[in-house]
Amino acid sequence: MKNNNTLVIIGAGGHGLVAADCAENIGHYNEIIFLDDCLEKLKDKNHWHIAGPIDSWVEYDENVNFIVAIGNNTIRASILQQLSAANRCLATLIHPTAFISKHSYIGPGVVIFANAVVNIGARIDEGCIINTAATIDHDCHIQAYCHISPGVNIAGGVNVGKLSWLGIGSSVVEYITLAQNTQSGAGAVITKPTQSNKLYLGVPARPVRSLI
Ligand SMILES: CC(=O)SCCNC(=O)CCNC(=O)[C@H](O)C(C)(C)COP(=O)(O)OP(=O)(O)OC[C@H]1O[C@@H](n2cnc3c(N)ncnc32)[C@H](O)[C@@H]1OP(=O)(O)O
Repeated sequence: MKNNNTLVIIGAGGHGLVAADCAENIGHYNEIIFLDDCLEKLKDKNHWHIAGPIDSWVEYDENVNFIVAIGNNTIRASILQQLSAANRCLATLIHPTAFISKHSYIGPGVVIFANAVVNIGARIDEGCIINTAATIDHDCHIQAYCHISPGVNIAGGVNVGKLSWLGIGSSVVEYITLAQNTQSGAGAVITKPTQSNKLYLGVPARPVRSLI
């Protein structure tokens, strides 16, 4: 029977597996189901299975909890918006080793993985990924559908525009605004406000190409 201890994870790639592992560590869910268009993906891999393609989410009612575990921000946003419009329940996964200030806000559909930190006054909007050991310092605002990759450090008071992807190990100095769909490459250090839809690389980070 599907109930509010059932977690449906859309996307069975590496990110989906980390999300499932996180959910197991949280301990609240007694059933974890994957949906993915590649039905063979988890074959011989572990104890989870894929119950159907992505669009079979319509068969699961308002009593189950959904996580969209797709790294692509635009695709994740689109599916989350469909789920919300259909009144489905978006789960929030926070690994037990993450530190989350009780004076922060974590939106629906957010995942926060092991050893991440979200400090006082921070706001993480719907559908963001705060990946392993990323730190979001005081008073930051991470707008909807961002991916903050493993090991990213964001100093205090930074505003990250929606759909942004900060690459592994990159960092952002305090009190600047990153425009919508900012992307930083691995190891970049962002020291100035960014323009929307641009990829930034290097130390200090410079815009290298447009993303649209
Ligand atoms: C749990 C998880 O796994 S979450 C996923 C985390 N993954 C990440 O954060 C990945 C971040 N991705 C990157 O940094 C990528 O290198 C990108 C997106 C910046 C560029 O990728 P591509 O467009 O495929 O570029 P490509 O690899 O062809 O490199 C193009 C040039 O940029 C350089 N370059 C690539 N990445 C970087 C970087 N982070 N910093 C500086 N230069 C870089 C390359 O050396 C190459 O230079 P060259 O032309 O002089 O040889």
